[in-house]
Amino acid sequence: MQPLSAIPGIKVRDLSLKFGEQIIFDRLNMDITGGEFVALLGASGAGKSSLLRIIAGLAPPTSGSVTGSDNQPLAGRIAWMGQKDLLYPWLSVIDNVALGARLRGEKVDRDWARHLLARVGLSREEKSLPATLSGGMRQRAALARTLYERQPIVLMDEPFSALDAITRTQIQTLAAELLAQHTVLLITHDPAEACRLSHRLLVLSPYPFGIDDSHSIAGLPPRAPDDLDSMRSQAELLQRLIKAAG
Ligand SMILES: Nc1ncnc2c1ncn2[C@@H]1O[C@H](COP(=O)(O)OP(=O)(O)OP(=O)(O)O)[C@@H](O)[C@H]1O
Repeated sequence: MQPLSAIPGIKVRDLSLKFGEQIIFDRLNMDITGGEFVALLGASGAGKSSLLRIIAGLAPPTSGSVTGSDNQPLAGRIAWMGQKDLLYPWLSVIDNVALGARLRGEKVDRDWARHLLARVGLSREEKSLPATLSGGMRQRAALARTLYERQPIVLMDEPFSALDAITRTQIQTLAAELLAQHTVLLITHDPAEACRLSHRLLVLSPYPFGIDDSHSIAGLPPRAPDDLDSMRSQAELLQRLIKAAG
């Protein structure tokens, strides 16, 4: 296990995004420490996905910078997991897990892919096609594909939002365990998910308000679904989100 200090964090400085006359955010600053699991919440349209896409290098900001906490570029150090599993229907589960290697023309590390499939409980489905899997199993395959990349930073855009409550709780537990040695930024609309999984919460409000990092949660993640501190934090967070939405 590597020391947390060896895992890069994320440093956002004076980040602005405008679409024409519309200001999405203006001069945002935030720091995520290496090895931290941080949830990003906020009203619909506040700019969460745009912020994540900029951090991932998938879209340019209008101005400002995003680097690792070591001041080095983040390119090549990020893995992504979105709401849609984006599994290729014609590829087996194991070939989907190793999709990044296939797309890059690299030799597939089948032992690593099998190890990850075992970790997410899909060893028996290795040769199955995605259409034969349940929604929860598909997201577990997508989680294995994200981990296959061996990147220290993982950006997640509502990856579990389409799942039923029980499946979601199970995959949250799994994600917390498997992502423990990573820096994670997770967009979620679910206060319970945010409070279960995160060291820290960030709430993004529409311009001109920006990021609020003043909401704290007691204890360390992953918190049990019935953890009393976590439930109290959820209730407070929900009130705060309702207020922030206006
Ligand atoms: N490529 C684009 N061109 C123009 N406007 C855009 C573009 N991408 C996003 N926007 C606008 O930027 C704003 C923020 O969108 P974004 O998807 O980042 O918000 P969000 O907080 O992730 O919302 P949600 O929670 O509903 O997913 C919205 O008003 C959206 O319409």
